[in-house]
Amino acid sequence: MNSILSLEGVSRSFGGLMAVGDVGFSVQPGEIFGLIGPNGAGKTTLFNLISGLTPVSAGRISFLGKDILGIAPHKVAGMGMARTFQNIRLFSGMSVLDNVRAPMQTFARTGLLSDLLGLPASRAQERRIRDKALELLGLVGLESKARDLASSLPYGERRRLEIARALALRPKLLLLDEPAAGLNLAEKAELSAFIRDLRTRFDLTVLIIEHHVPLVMGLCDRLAVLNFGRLICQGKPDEVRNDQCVIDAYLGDSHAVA
Ligand SMILES: Nc1ncnc2c1ncn2[C@@H]1O[C@H](COP(=O)(O)OP(=O)(O)OP(=O)(O)O)[C@@H](O)[C@H]1O
Repeated sequence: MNSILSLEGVSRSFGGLMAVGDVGFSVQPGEIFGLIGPNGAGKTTLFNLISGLTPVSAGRISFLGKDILGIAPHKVAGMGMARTFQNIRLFSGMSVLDNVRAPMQTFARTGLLSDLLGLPASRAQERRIRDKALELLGLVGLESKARDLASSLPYGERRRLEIARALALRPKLLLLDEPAAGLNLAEKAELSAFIRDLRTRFDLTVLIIEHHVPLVMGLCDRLAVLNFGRLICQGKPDEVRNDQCVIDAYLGDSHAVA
């Protein structure tokens, strides 16, 4: 099977610090693939390299069989890669609905002139976008809050809104950077079921960074483990759980990866 995302020898240094060094792995279509590792291991840097926000120092990254190095992040997004951020990035001064609508409008193909004049084709498109945005909000349980300001949402709901906004781009690959951060245990379990449901519903592939090890072990088909920027192990959850390098990386605490 052709992989949807493939990394070969990917490295990135910041001055003298090697944040990511010679990392390679492939993600297959439909997989939920986890990226774990201790603090500062290079996980978010790797997401930034994959989504084009940070240029690589060396290596190759291909998405859907195309080399994406040097392609601007919005173009990579347009190819079908969407992401969320560790520090939630919403348009906080905009409504919940507009947060989901904005990326859809960006990708909608209407002539600027007909938009400005409010011509019928454009109005019909606006309606379709609004309906689709409301549908996505319904999916994440936020339809009743469509008119609220994004900044007024509690933390867990802001995380869900970020996911709805990412889905608005109709991605093939969804990158989730610590989506369970700040959630309680019940919310984490809910999120896990939600991500599985999203995969099926949208025919998605998911790459997820997560610190909560029980969540990733239960959720992911395969995992890659980073430590000091290096890939120290990859495989199915059971293989990773029993890998001595992984146990050592988590300070020798076998319970941390149990
Ligand atoms: N823009 C930057 N400039 C300099 N150093 C950076 C930059 N971005 C990341 N780093 C460094 O690269 C290393 C990897 O950081 P990164 O945020 O990718 O790790 P992480 O695994 O995502 O950590 P965490 O789990 O704490 O979020 C860290 O030592 C960090 O300080």
